[in-house]
Amino acid sequence: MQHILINRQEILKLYRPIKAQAHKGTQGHALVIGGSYGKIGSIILASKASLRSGCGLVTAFIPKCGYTSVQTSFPEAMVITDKMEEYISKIEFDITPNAIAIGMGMGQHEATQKAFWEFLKNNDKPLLIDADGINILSKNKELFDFVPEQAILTPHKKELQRLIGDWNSEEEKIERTAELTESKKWVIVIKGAPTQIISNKAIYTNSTGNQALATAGSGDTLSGIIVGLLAQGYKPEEAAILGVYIHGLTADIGSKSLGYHAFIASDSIENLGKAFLSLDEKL
Ligand SMILES: NC(=O)C1=CN([C@@H]2O[C@H](COP(=O)(O)OP(=O)(O)OC[C@H]3O[C@@H](n4cnc5c(N)ncnc54)[C@H](O)[C@@H]3O)[C@@H](O)[C@H]2O)[C@@H](O)CC1
Ligand SMILES: Nc1ncnc2c1ncn2[C@@H]1O[C@H](COP(=O)(O)OP(=O)(O)O)[C@@H](O)[C@H]1O
Ligand SMILES: [Mg+2]
Repeated sequence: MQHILINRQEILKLYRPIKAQAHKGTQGHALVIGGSYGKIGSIILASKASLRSGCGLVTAFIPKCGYTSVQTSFPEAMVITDKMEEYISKIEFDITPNAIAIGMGMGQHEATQKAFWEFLKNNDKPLLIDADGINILSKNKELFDFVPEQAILTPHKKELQRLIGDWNSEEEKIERTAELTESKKWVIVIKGAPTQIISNKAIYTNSTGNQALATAGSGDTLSGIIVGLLAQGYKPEEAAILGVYIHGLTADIGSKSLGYHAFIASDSIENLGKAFLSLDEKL
C-alpha cells in the first residue's frame, strides 16, 4: 500500500480556485440529509460548512421539527422536511443535487433505517455517509451492496469499530479497513488524530488539525466541507483529502486566537474563509 502525507504541496495539486465567471448554478448543489429531534444542529453545521466551502446551493432534508431552526439560523439554506416531526421516515425530494451527505444526527428509528435503505437503492449521486448512516449500515451489513463504489464513509473510531469489528493493533485496523475499501471501492476517512484516508490502495495521512477539534459537531462540519467539494465536482478521493486538510486548517488557524478550550465547531466554519485563502497565498 502506498503511504502519502497530505501536506500543502499535495493539496495544491488538486485545489481549484473558483472561476471569475462562476455563478451559483455552476458551483454545485449539495443535499444534506439527517437530523432528528434534539440533533438538528448537526445539519445546521454541515449545511453551513458546505456553502462556506464554495458550493452554490445547499438543501437540508430534515424532520419537520427542525424547519424553523434551520431557516432562522441559516437563511442561505433551502429546506425540505420529512412528513414526520422528530425523525426521518421517507427520503423524497424534487431537486437534482450534485452530491449528497447523509447520516449526521439522523438517529436510528426503525422508520429512518427503512428510509435510508430505500434511499440507497434509488440514489445515483456522489455520496458521503456519516454517523448514523454508518451505524445503520453496520447493523444491516446486507445494505453494503447498495452503497455505490466511490462512496465516502467518515467513521470516527467507535463508528469504525461498529463497521469492521474490533482490532488488536493499528496495523490490523488499517489492513481490515483497506480490505473493505478495496472490495467495495469506497473511500474511507478514519477520523482521529491524525485522520487517515484509505482509498484505491493508498493511505493518506493528514498533517493539519489539533485538539481544538475535540468538540461536538466537528465531524458534522467535516461532512459538510467534503460534500460541498463533491458538489463542485471534485472526485470523491480528492474531496475527502482536500476536505480533511481544510477542516484541520480551520483549527490550526482558529486555535491561535481561541486556544484549544474555547474553540467550537462553529469556529471551524468561521475560519473556512481564512483556510481557503491560505491556499491562494504564495508562500
Ligand atoms: N449538535 C448536534 O446536533 C450534534 C449531533 N451529533 C450527532 O449525534 C449522533 C451521535 O454521535 P456520537 O459520535 O456522539 O455517538 P457515538 O456513540 O457514535 O460515538 C461516541 C463515542 O465514541 C467515542 N469516540 C468518538 N471519536 C473517538 C475517537 N477518535 N477515539 C476514541 N473514541 C472516540 C466517544 O468517546 C464516545 O464514547 C450522531 O448522529 C452525530 O452526528 C454529534 O455530532 C454531536 C453534535
Ligand atoms: N485531538 C484531535 N486532533 C485532531 N483532530 C481531532 C481531534 N479530536 C477530534 N478531531 C477531529 O474532529 C472530528 C470529530 O468527528 P466526530 O467524532 O464525528 O464529531 P461529531 O460527531 O461530534 O461531529 C474528526 O474530524 C476528528 O478527526
Ligand atoms: Mg460524528
